[in-house]
Amino acid sequence: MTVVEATGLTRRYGDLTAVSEVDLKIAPGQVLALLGPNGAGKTTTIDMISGSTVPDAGRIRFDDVVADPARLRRVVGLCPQALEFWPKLGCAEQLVMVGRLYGLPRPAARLRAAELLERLGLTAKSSARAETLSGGMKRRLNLALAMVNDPPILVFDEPEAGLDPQSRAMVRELIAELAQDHGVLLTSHDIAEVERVADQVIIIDHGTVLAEGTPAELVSRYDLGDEVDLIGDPDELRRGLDGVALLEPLEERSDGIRLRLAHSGEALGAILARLERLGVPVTSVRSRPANLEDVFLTLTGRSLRG
Ligand SMILES: Nc1ncnc2c1ncn2[C@@H]1O[C@H](COP(=O)(O)OP(=O)(O)OP(=O)(O)O)[C@@H](O)[C@H]1O
Repeated sequence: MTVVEATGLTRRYGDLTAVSEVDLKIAPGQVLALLGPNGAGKTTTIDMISGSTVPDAGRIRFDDVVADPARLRRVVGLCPQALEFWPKLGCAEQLVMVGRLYGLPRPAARLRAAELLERLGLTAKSSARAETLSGGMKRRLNLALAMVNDPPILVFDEPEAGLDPQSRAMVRELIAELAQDHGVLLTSHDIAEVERVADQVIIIDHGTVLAEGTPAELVSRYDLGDEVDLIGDPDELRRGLDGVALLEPLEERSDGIRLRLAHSGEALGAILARLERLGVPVTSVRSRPANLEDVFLTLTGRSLRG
């Protein structure tokens, strides 16, 4: 099994511990997502896993054998957040060059370059210099460069950042396809997307793992109840709910109030009955079960969206 397993990963920058005692495992057929606010330590973790940063403590094994950064750079393909390519070189030209660096004979490197360009919708740009590509195409070239030697593990640092919808769809499809027989580690600011694609999620902040599990496990573990919008006059609703025990303080909105309720069905019924008794009109009710974003917000106190 081509598995990467890290234990106790730690990295310090001067007095700052950017990553502290992180354990993780990336196995073929799985997407592991690293979620965290800005500065949480995601990129530092990814850089250690892919052999571009050396940990101060901890161990990374590949196939049960301790792997040094040089070994990791061969078996883990990193697609970094920042665009990294040769702006003056043609797309195919640089993919062939990287293939040659990995030891592929020229015909095989050419074939691989053509295959990757096709897969990423860049065939028409094969001979175009990288600097002449659109932003979305540059990102896709970045992805292709990470995949030249077909490493068993692929790491994508915010692969969708700054992409237009068409490129985003292409990247999503590519990652889903790759995840069938590769191990994939990714970071993203789109929690809804992570909830959709990730098999495992690690929530990290201040360099420390706060929680880990499948998206469904995390959502059920924290038992955050349902988010309920009562539409009506916010002042009257607030008065009507005065003294009722809720999971969170009420959030006043222009068209009503938002609250969080455990065991929504029963609790909501009781609240609506109370409001009716008090003569507080409720125009409509919208209810949404807790999701991964709610868990993230609860654990980190921060939203990932701007
Ligand atoms: N080369 C470096 N020198 C000093 N401090 C660094 C260096 N790289 C990262 N840091 C610090 O380490 C911490 C973790 O940074 P990191 O880039 O890993 O976070 P991140 O979760 O990837 O953030 P973002 O979502 O903003 O990319 C931050 O406080 C950052 O300022």
